[in-house]
Amino acid sequence: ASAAAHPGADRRVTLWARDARQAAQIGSQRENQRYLPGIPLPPALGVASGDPAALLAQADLALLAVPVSALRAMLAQATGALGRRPVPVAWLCKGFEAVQPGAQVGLLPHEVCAQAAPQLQAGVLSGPSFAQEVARGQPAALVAASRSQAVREALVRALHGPALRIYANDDIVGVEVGGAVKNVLAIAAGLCDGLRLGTNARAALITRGLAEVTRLGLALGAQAETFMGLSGLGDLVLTATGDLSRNRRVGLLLAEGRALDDAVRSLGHVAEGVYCAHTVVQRAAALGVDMPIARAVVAVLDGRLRPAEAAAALMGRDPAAESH
Ligand SMILES: NC(=O)c1ccc[n+]([C@@H]2O[C@H](COP(=O)([O-])OP(=O)(O)OC[C@H]3O[C@@H](n4cnc5c(N)ncnc54)[C@H](O)[C@@H]3O)[C@@H](O)[C@H]2O)c1
Ligand SMILES: O=P(O)(O)OC[C@H](O)CO
Repeated sequence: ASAAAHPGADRRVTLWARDARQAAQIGSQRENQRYLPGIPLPPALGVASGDPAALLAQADLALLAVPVSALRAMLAQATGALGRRPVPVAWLCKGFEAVQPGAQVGLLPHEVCAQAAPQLQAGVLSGPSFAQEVARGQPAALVAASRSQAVREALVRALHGPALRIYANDDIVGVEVGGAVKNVLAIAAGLCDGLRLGTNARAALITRGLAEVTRLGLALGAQAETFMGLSGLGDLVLTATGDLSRNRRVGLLLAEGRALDDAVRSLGHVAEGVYCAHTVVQRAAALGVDMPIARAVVAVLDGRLRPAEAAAALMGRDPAAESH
């Protein structure tokens, strides 16, 4: 997680890490060897560890760069430290939280925030963005989504620059559904390419996957055009085709016959699609939304179908109208 202060020439940015040893190593070597090897950190970037309360208490903007599983705890920490100060907070995670004790379904990050930290001024930064490319300063375009105009504007002001275009969007539901479901569809694309089903098949998967994510998003209250944007089509194309995607790599490894545990362990990084695929299917079913590709991914993750059987089952369905 990181906290940024004062946009403009005198902007100070501090990277906070929970692991003190790793923070010390990053600070002294000026490189995050585990996650972003070979990329020097900007000289002015501060690195901190320990209790983030003091850091947050001085921040003008906080970015929470943790997996969905850690978001609830980070939001609680941020709320405690910020108190009533109206400091914009944005998370970078994409997925659904695992079902919490006593709950029926897993939640999107903004739903977690509404439960755990309703007083925060919050939003999400999403869209097609492999961290390695962003860290190298290669061009990217992202979306800052929040119901709060102040949060959208704070994110654009702090992050928009020569290598990063930040588009504002008030449809946080659509942006988060796009970011979560593309992870599941990227696993499907990895399976498809690992099975060498061809580029026609991959194009079909992306297009029909986009139809699935749009149906779920509309049922959850999103706007259709969001799915034609950066967090919909944009992130889906990136993760379904780009080999830097951890989710896509899970699919490729499963298609090779590797066990799921083994595939996940070998990544060394979180692949959110593995953790949210069941929730995607469960929430879709509860809303009467048909998501055959996501269901096929769940069947493979659960070991109920082998990858080739899942592909055959998808192709073997009855004909359907292209839009419904
Ligand atoms: N890596 C990317 O290219 C990328 C791009 C956009 C969005 N995302 C999203 O960002 C989220 C994180 O992805 P990642 O690539 O950083 O994952 P990662 O597995 O590479 O790293 C996760 C980091 O979060 C830290 N962490 C885990 N639990 C924590 C906690 N409770 N408190 C503080 N820190 C904690 C870990 O120590 C690690 O440093 C995911 O939801 C992912 O979908 C990733
Ligand atoms: O590596 P993945 O599959 O988690 O994808 C990373 C980012 O979400 C791409 O935008």
